[in-house]
Amino acid sequence: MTARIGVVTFPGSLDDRDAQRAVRLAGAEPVALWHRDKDLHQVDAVVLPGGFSYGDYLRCGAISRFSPVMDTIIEQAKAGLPVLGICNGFQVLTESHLLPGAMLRNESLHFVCRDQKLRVENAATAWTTDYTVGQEISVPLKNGEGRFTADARTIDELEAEGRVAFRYLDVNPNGSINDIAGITNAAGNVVGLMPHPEHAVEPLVGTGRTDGLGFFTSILKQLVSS
Ligand SMILES: NC(=O)CC[C@H](N)C(=O)O
Repeated sequence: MTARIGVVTFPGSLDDRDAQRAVRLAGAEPVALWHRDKDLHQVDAVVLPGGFSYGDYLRCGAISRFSPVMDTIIEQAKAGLPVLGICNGFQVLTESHLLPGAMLRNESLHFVCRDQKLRVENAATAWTTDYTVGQEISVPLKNGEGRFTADARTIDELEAEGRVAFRYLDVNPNGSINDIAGITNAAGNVVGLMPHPEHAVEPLVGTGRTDGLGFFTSILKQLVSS
């Protein structure tokens, strides 16, 4: 049976279609989930896409976190549902407390848009098994509020438990603590990162690199084998 991966659309989501396309290219079936809908339509995993949900008012992701769909996602993620938050989706995950920490405005106070090199630090999460630890990948990055921060104890815990999943290489584009680009929860089913793997899945576009496809093939393998 084909794995079904839900992609949530909030008002202001921008990258939901690209996320659906990445899911399809990996070989899974994308399922559109609407923010007002509590029902997840029996999907096997969920992607929270990038964008500007609720116009980034208050803080990015702060309003989306209270969407009906998030009530169900929070409950099911705690029970093991794989969830990937990309950029604005990562912001929603920290606002939802499915992942620790918070996002501040970029240190430069400017919106940053670039191809970003990353180092894979954890290849054991539900979304990263098709990578290897130490692998260097390049995917687009585009955000204004991407500076990951947390209290010292949380950072120590993330580092000690190997829960920093991705780190910025060459350039730290936003001033994130310890060059953190993405993290995972302790169980490894919830992963969030600021750069956009769904924009690097086809050789015909962008830099021609497909370094982001591994997120979607990783989850597919995990779903098929479970
Ligand atoms: N690309 C995005 O998802 C943008 C995220 C968010 N709105 C920001 O600017 O930080």
